[in-house]
Amino acid sequence: MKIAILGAGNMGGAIALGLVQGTKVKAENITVSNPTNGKLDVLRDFNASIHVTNSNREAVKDANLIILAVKPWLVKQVLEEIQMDVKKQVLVTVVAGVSFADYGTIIDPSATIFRVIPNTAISLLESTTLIASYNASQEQEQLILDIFSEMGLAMLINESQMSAATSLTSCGIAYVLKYIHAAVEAGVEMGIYPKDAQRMVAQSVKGAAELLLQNDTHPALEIDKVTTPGGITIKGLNELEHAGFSSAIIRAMKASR
Ligand SMILES: NC(=O)C1=CN([C@@H]2O[C@H](COP(=O)(O)OP(=O)(O)OC[C@H]3O[C@@H](n4cnc5c(N)ncnc54)[C@H](O)[C@@H]3O)[C@@H](O)[C@H]2O)C=CC1
Ligand SMILES: O=C(O)[C@@H]1CCC=N1
Repeated sequence: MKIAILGAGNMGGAIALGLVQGTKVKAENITVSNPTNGKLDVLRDFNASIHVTNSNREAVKDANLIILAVKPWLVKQVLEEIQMDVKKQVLVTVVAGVSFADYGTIIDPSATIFRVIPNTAISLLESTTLIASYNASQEQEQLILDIFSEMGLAMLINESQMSAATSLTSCGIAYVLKYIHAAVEAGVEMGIYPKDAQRMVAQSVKGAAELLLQNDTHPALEIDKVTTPGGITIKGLNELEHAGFSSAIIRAMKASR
């Protein structure tokens, strides 16, 4: 199987790095295109077997899967440029907010298309990746699931849930980082060195996530275990709620869907 990745930015580059660390695709079967060389050089430095090019047409020439990782406003231009063969090639688009119906107005509507939304942790094989399919067989769905499952948690969902789920996972990683950033600043104000504070907070976030993922428990139950009546945690929790913490998170998630 040969894969072309069009766009070597935050997403395309991270997917390329994730793919070469997996077992499903050999690095020599991956071609990444980008108009400029800097980001391509980074990929080649990571694994010299990855093919790189400045030409999208060159990248897709023998590809079975075409991963489209350009900004939304470039989708039409790039798809018209590459003239994909929809009988032989499958489109895997990571572009957020462009629907299957939209693609049907640009390429042959009989094309097999996957909308795939990872998050930036894909470069560390720790992504949450959402996958929706269009005109795909079960084998094709399984193939895409297998490829992205090597790079974290991959979930097949209905396109109708894509926007909401993108907000939780792909935008959501930024909201978690925002919490970490704020907590580190609190630590620094209280006299902890930034690097130490960052390690403390990041590991606490990882621990919280693992409690939920490994024990299949509920956040409220885990919070209850931390919270001593009359103790210090409840003071902080109540301050969060006085400041509208839960409401702010809910509003952020809904704003970015
Ligand atoms: N950054 C993120 O966390 C996520 C981004 N996405 C989607 O991924 C897509 C790409 O976003 P980013 O990687 O963040 O953007 P980016 O700006 O980091 O990367 C886009 C890349 O495309 C290249 N490019 C520009 N014109 C091109 C062309 N004509 N042909 C080929 N490559 C071209 C740019 O040089 C750049 O390297 C967007 O559509 C976004 O909605 C989806 C999920 C998460
Ligand atoms: O902010 C954005 O539009 C992209 C899509 C999901 C994450 N980043």
